[in-house]
Amino acid sequence: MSHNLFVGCGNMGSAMVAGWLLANENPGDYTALRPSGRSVPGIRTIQRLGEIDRAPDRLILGFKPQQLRALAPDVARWVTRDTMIVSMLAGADVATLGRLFPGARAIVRVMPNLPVAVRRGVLPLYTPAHEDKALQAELQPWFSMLGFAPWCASEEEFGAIGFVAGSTPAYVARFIDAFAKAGEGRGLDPGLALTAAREAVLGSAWLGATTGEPMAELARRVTSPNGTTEAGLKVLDADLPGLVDRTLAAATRRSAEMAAEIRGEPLQ
Ligand SMILES: NC(=O)C1=CN([C@@H]2O[C@H](COP(=O)(O)OP(=O)(O)OC[C@H]3O[C@@H](n4cnc5c(N)ncnc54)[C@H](O)[C@@H]3O)[C@@H](O)[C@H]2O)C=CC1
Ligand SMILES: O=C(O)[C@@H]1CCC=N1
Repeated sequence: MSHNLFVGCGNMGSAMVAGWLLANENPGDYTALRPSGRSVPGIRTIQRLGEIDRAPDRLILGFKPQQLRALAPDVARWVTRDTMIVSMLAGADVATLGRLFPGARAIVRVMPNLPVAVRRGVLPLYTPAHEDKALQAELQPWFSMLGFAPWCASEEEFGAIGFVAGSTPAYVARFIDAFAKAGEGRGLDPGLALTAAREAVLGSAWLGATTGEPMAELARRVTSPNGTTEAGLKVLDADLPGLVDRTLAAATRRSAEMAAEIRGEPLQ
């Protein structure tokens, strides 16, 4: 069995651990390094790398991207030709990771989103070792336990899917809250408004995923000619596409800035 060591296991690392444990993975195959010592539910938690009891087969980088250059030398001492580096760090490209961990068996990037905790995540994958089908075959079932885990043909494609899905739980949470607040503004009990908005978003996404129909068709089936939805969509459609585009553009710009920071380049 592979030993999977998280170096840094906060919001995202513990969401992944929760998903794997939900999929009946063996807790003994997982270790989390957390300097705070706060335990990650269900698995062994250590405070220093020196406490590991066996070499990691997969070393999962789960700290903040800004810490990469400071932490890499210490982490690299545990990397052998058999160790795979799995990085979830936003903005840390494979060229930088390859320079910091030159002896690793492989470098794999993953950009998970929070619903991995309930095995409904989106987690694009990228490795420069495209031709290494054995590597991909080894990792695919492991990552697929957490949700939709497509291999990307290029790091650009990986970045783009990451921007669509990685932060989306935060965007959707805002969207649901906005509907709930609008309901409250119309006199609804806050709890009732939130549950109604959340279930409506969940049910709509579920329906779309079940039927596989285009989203435009799903919307058409809701929209009676000259009805209430049509009146609402006229307002939403005027702003939403531009708003989403500007949202992703801001995240993309920040990712490029973080990548430059990680490489040690001066900010533009
Ligand atoms: N939160 C999210 O939805 C997503 C996060 N990510 C990436 O995941 C990474 C972690 O993000 P979060 O979990 O949100 O942050 P977080 O702040 O919740 O977790 C970071 C973890 O790093 C640990 N840490 C701090 N100093 C350390 C050290 N010296 N050695 C080892 N571990 C140390 C902290 O104790 C903490 O557990 C980031 O690189 C981020 O880009 C990627 C996709 C989505
Ligand atoms: O905000 C961040 O930097 C991370 C990367 C994608 C989602 N959260």
